[in-house]
Amino acid sequence: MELERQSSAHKMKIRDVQQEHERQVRQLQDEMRSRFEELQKQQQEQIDSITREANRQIDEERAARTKEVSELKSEAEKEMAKLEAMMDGSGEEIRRLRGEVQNLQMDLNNERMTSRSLMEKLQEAASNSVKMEQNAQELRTKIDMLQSDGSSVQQSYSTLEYRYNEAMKEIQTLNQKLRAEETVRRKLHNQIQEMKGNIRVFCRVRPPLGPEECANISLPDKDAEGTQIEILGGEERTPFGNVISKNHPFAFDKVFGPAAQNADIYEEISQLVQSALDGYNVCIFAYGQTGSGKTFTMSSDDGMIPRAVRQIYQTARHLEERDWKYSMEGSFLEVYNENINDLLGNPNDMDKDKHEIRHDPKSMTTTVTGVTTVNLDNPSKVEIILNRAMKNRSVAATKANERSSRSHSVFILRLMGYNTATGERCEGTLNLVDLAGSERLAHSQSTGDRLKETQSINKSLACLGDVIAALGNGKDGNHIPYRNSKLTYLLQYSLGGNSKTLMFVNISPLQAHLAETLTSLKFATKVANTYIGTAKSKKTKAITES
Ligand SMILES: Nc1ncnc2c1ncn2[C@@H]1O[C@H](COP(=O)(O)OP(=O)(O)OP(=O)(O)O)[C@@H](O)[C@H]1O
Repeated sequence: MELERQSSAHKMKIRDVQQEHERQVRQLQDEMRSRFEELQKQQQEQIDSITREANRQIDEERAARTKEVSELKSEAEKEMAKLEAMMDGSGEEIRRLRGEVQNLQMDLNNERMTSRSLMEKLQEAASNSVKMEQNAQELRTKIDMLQSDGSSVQQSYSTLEYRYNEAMKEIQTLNQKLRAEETVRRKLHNQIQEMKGNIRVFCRVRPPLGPEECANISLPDKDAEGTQIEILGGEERTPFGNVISKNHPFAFDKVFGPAAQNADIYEEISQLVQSALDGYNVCIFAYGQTGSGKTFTMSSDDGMIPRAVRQIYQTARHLEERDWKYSMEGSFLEVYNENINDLLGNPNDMDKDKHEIRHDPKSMTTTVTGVTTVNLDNPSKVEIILNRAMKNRSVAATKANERSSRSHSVFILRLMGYNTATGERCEGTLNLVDLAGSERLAHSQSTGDRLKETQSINKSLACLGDVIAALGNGKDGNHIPYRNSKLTYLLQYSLGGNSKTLMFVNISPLQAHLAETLTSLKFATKVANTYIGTAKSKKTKAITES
C-alpha cells in the first residue's frame, strides 16, 4: 500500500509537474506568439518603410531617367539635324570622291602600263645582263691573260726605269757639258770679236728728209756686204791751175745706205751686246753732225738702246737654262759743258747738282755720285727711262733736240751675271753714247753760252779722238789722256783694254752738209785705223784719195 500510495503520490507529482510544464509551455507559447506578432508587426513596418523608400527611390530614379531620356532625345535631335546637314554636304563630297576614284583609276591604269613597260625593260635588262656577264667573262679572260703578262710588263717597267735614270744621268752630263761649252762659247765669241777688232766703225747715211739737194755719194748696194763709201767731189782747181775732179773714198767695217733700217744695223751690233752679257765692257758711240741721225740710231723707239735691252732680256732668260742669273741696272747721264747731269733725276736739278766720277781700279768699275740707277727688271722700263731723259732735256732747253745737239748722252747698262751651278760671276757694262753734234763752229762766230758749249764739245770730241789714238799707239803703260774730258774719264774702263768699242759715224746725204760729212768721215777713219787691245782689229783704211 505504501507503495501504492507512494506510487500514487508519485503519480500525482508527476501530474503536477506535467501540469506545471504544460502551463509553462502554454505561457511560453503565448509569449512566443506575442513575440512573433510583435516581430511580424515590426517586420511589416520595416517592409513598409523599405517599400516606401524603394518607391521613393524608384520615383526619383524614374524622374532622373525621364530627364535623361529627354536630354538624350534633344541631343539625338541635334545630332540628327547635324547628320541631315552633313547628308546635304556629303553629296558634294561623294562627287569629289568619285572624281578622285576616277583619277585613281586612271593612275592605276598608268601604273599598270608603267609596270608593264618596266617589266619589259626588266626583261631587256636581264638579257643585257646576260650579255654583260658574257663580256665580263671575256674581260676576265683578258685580265687573266694580262696578269699572266704582268711579270713581263714589270720587267719592261724596270728596263724603262733604268733607261730613265740613265737618261737623267746623261742630261746631267750634257748640262755640265753645256755649261762648259757656254764658257768656251764666251771665250770664242770674245776671240771672234777681237779678231773683228776691238774698235770698229760703222758708217750710216741717213735718207734725205725733204727736197734739198743731195751730195754725190757712192754707196754700196743694200744687199752687198758694203764696207765702202765714196764722196764724189766736184771739180777743183789745183795750185797750178789744173781742174781736177776730187773723190773721197772711205772704207769702214760696215757702210749702211739710206734704205737701211735700225733692224739691219742692230743685227751687226747684237754680237757686241752679247759680249757685254759675257762680262765685257762695251761702248757704242754715235758720232756725226747735228741732224745726221745719231739719236734716230741710238734712242728712237726701235733704236739700238731699246733693242739692246730687249736682246739682253731674251738672252738672260735663255741663259737661265744654263744656270746663269742676271740682274741689270741702268742709268742715263748727260755730259753738258763738262758737267754731268742725271737724265733720270729731278729736272729742276739739271745743271745744278754736282756729280763726281769715281773709279775703283780693283773691280775696274765706275760710279757717278748721286745719279739715279734703275733696276731694269722689265723690258718696258727702257721706254720709261728714254721718255724721262727726253723730258729732262726739254726742261733744260727750249727744244730737246737743241740740248741733245750740244751735249753727250750716255746710257749705262750694268749687267751682273752669276752661275748658280759653277759659282762663276761676270759683270759687263754696255755704254750707248749719243755724242754732241760734231760740226765745228768757228769760235769767232760764237759768243757767251754758245761759245762755251762749242768749246766743250770740240774739246771732248777731240779728247775722244786722242784717247782712241793713244790706245792705238799705246804700248802697255803708255799714258792715255782719259782725264782730259769728262766723257773719256767717265768711259775710262770701257775704252781700251779688253773692252769693245763701236763707233757709228752718222752722215747727212745733203750737198749743203758735204764739208761736215767729209770731216766726220776723216775723224771716223782715224778711229777705224786704230788697233786696240791684244787682238788685231780688222784693217780698215781709207781708199787712196785721188
Ligand atoms: N735713217 C733714218 N731714216 C729716217 N729718218 C731719219 C734717219 N736718220 C735720221 N732721221 C731723221 O732725221 C732727223 C734728224 O735725226 P736725229 O735727230 O737723229 O739727228 P741727230 O744727229 O741726233 O741730231 P742732234 O745732234 O741734233 O741730236 C730726225 O727727224 C730723224 O727722224
